[in-house]
Amino acid sequence: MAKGKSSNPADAFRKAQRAKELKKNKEARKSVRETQTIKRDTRDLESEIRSLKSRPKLAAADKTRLESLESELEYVNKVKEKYVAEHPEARDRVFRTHGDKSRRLPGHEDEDDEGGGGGRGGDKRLYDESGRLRDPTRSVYYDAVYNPFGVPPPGMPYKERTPEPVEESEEEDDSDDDDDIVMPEGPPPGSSDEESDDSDDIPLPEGPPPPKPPPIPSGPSNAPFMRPPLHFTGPPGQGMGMGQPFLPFPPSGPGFRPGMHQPGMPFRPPPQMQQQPMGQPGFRPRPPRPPRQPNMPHGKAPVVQDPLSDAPTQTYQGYRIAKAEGVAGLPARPGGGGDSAPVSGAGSPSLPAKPDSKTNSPAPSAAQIAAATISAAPVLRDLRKEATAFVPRGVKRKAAAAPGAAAGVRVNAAPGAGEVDADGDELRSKREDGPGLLGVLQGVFGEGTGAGTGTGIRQNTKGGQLSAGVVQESSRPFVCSNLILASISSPHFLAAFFNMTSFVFVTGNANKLREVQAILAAGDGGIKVTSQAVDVPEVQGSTQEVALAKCKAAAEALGTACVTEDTALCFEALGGLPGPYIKDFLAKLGHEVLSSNQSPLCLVCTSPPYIPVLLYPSGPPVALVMTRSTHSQYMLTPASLSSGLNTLLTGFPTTRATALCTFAYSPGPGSAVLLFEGRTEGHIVPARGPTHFGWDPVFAPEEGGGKTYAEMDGGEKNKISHRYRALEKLRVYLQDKARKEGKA
Ligand SMILES: O=P(O)(O)OP(=O)(O)OP(=O)(O)OC[C@H]1O[C@@H](n2cnc3c(O)ncnc32)[C@H](O)[C@@H]1O
Ligand SMILES: [Mg+2]
Repeated sequence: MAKGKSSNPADAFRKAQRAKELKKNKEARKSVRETQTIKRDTRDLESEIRSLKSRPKLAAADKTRLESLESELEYVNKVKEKYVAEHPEARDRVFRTHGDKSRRLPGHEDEDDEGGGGGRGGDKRLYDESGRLRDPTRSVYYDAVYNPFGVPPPGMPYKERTPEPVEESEEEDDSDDDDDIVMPEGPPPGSSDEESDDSDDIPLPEGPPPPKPPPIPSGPSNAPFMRPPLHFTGPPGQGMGMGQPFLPFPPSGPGFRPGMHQPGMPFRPPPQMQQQPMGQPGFRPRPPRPPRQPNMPHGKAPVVQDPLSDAPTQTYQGYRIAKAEGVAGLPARPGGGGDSAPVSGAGSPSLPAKPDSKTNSPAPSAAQIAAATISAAPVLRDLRKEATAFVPRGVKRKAAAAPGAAAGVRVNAAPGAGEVDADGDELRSKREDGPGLLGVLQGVFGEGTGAGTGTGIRQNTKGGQLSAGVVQESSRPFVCSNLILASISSPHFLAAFFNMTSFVFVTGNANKLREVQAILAAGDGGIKVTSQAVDVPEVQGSTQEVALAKCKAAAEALGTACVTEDTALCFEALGGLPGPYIKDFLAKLGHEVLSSNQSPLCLVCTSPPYIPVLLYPSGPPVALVMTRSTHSQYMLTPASLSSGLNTLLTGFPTTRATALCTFAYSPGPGSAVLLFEGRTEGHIVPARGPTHFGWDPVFAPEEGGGKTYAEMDGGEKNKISHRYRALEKLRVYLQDKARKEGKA
């Protein structure tokens, strides 16, 4: 194996191919260089040489410059001579400078011109020595718009500008050291040897033949409309080379229409261009709008608006409105009636429907459509009405026929949890647990015989509320008529009343009393409590204001020291409300609850409005309504719950609430009242557990492990309750006070 030769035949083949390619590229570049040299106008070169030579003395730099110019001219002439020897007919065009007069064909000697003044008179400004139009861009007077033919002004000699040395610079840097750069293949213009070498080329798919150059126009009669040749594009005799007069392509652009230019015919500018006053100052020719494509179906706008189009940009909405009005210039609606008839939105989903032709009302104008405002007013829903509206008629009739039932159907989500009176309010008295205040007081004082007639306590049946009262020794009624009066003649009571470790608890709430007693009994203070019901007006205001006013009034009413208590339930989402007014809220709203030990049957109506109904084994049906549990969630809720205390917070972001207990202690009438507060934080939840004490079923304290107050037994609640916390403060205070007074 020879040294340096690759053993791999594929490598060897690739190398050979590359060498061939390099050679071909080198030849191609050489050919291009020669072509450019042949095209080169040496007049400037010669004039510079002449001017340098005419100087009496030359500087060193000028000498060097003169030498380089002469050698350059010699090289150019050599290349030209060589070419002319092969193509004698091209002599005139190759040597077209006055300096080359000697090399011109006979008969052309007198056509030399320097400024276009002589020879052919005025025409010499436009035509060169061979009779063809000059390159107007060479004229110093040339202007693409105002003077496209480079004609000198009257009385001025024709002058050409110095050509730009573009080609020279390109040639200079085209040295042989870039042989390694693989040039894209392609025959140089007019290189004939390429055709013979095509066996090495990668076969390419056949394409259309290059366009043939159009024939030479006959005579200069068409010259004013011809664009004169700017450059030769190849060696003479090859395609569009020097041997063939160059006929320029018609100008491409928006004004040109394919088919306007006939092969063989000189290009004529479109009529608009011909009519334009070219010399008018300030005039700028504007490219005409492109004509409609013949194959584009009539009435169809292009899908994408041409970004170069001078048509104003149009929005889709604008297009639709214009279309509705049948604006001229926009494509007509296919199949539409008249051109200018407004098009209704019958076929368009986003436009208003076409008005009935019978009504003769005019179709809305585009402006009306654009200005139309679509608004949606909020709809207030009567959930109770909705919930009861669908109740099957049979059920309604049955409920109406039931003895003692209300005329209308009442929806109770807690059937069986308690009796409901004629107004639909639950009779809570039936569900009182334990002995209650009545039992406690009766245990202490014995059962009374009647209001205002003696000692003892009995239950007031009005509203099921337990009340107790105090009657003085004189048996004069102390408070209003709805209270059951109790005698204070009992020695136990009197003993307790004057014992400082006991206090009179003024309340009408048996549950409160029971809890207070239980809490105090569990403590080690041995504080005894007795209760009194005093009907005092409860003022409006903060919990403190309410508590202070109530205790003050009670003390004045009793004429002695006393303790009152107020409970508030404050919803965080409602800024603390209902707060001290919770009693009224609870009375009005309730907190009806589904009984957890009953399995309802859920029915859904098969006809609108498809409201599901829960049927309990006992009790009336309960409708489920859609309620919003948070800002974004909806849930099915028993209809009656929608008016419960716990549903007040439906739709609010938080269910946090505080149970606040305020004990107020008054040492006696006219004395300052002291407040003792206790709080328990928790959440308002759907009611769970027994419903015997206020809002216990809907309040789940945070420390309750998820249970509601109602679900806890008494001991559990009293360890964490708001009441316990407030009472502890009161107890500590009273015991301290007793100690101090005992010491004193
Ligand atoms: O005679 P008073 O002591 O005023 O008793 P009241 O029942 O009117 O009591 P409030 O004025 O303090 O009203 C508070 C409401 O809150 C209820 N309530 C009080 N403490 C409660 C607790 O611990 N758990 C549940 N509900 C309670 C009570 O039934 C009332 O409806
Ligand atoms: Mg009260």
